[in-house]
Amino acid sequence: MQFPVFDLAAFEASEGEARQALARTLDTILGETGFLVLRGHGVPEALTEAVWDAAGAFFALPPEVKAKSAPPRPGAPYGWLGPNVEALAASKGEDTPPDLKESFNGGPQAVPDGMTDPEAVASVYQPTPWPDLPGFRPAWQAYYAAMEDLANRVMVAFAAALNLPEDYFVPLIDAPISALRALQYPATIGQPLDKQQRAGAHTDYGSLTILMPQPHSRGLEVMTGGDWVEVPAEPGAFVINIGDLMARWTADRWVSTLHRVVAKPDQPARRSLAFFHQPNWAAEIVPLDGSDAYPPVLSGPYLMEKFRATGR
Ligand SMILES: O=C(O)CCC(=O)C(=O)O
Ligand SMILES: [Fe+2]
Repeated sequence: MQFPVFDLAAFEASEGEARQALARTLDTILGETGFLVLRGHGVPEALTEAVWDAAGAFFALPPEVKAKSAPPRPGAPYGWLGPNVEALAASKGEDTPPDLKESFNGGPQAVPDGMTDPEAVASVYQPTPWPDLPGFRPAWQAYYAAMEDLANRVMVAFAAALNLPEDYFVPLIDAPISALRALQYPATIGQPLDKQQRAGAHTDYGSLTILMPQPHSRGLEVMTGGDWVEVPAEPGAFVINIGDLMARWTADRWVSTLHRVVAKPDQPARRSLAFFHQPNWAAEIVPLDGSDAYPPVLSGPYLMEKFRATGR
């Protein structure tokens, strides 16, 4: 299969019929594959390179140093998660050995004025435990801000693809509770355990994921048309996919596609940056087609329920 590609700059520059045609293409891709390679995103390469290098420097630190930025209590959402702690397949009820990875996770950069919901304050609005590594925090925050911006632009294209007013999502995503995750998959030495992957098969939870896989790296696969299909890691492009919340929001017009990062014997290390976009804590998610396919849920509590289900 030819992996789907969407050029955001071309969409943004288009008008009239041409714009409608590109919106229809996007609708078809998200209905069939739920994943695409995003070109024309305009994110400066220097921002990506800076956070990429910062993440590399962090993961190269000794574990006892990284542990200083571990989540301050079990279940706290941000900070360093070391090897052997997460098995994403558990979110699909599969019992597997832990994923062969470690990660650093960061949340929203500020708490919105008037945000007092105790569940939100105790979870998504917890501070990020920054590592004591020069340059890490500014590089991370600049990239995080660029991802928020890009997500807003992608959501405009999503609105067009759903035949909604193009600014439809704006009030629902103006205080998003997104998370950025740097992932480090160490080189595999010898054979992984039975059913062990770098990231076990799962679907993402939120509205939209913006992934920067290591250029030319292998192993990210999506389940589409009954087969595992490899996602190309094209230098300078992002991979985007929708998550369970967006599938629900569209009453399953779009698919939240199962994906994994496979572990094979004797692979080189691999790194990626995954930005999980999530609407405002209190955004009400009601089927956009006016149907009653799903009862309304709130974005934040919905995400917390997903975390609880996997014991995070
Ligand atoms: O590292 C990757 O390429 C994908 C990781 C992923 O799917 C996830 O963490 O949700
Ligand atoms: Fe994922």
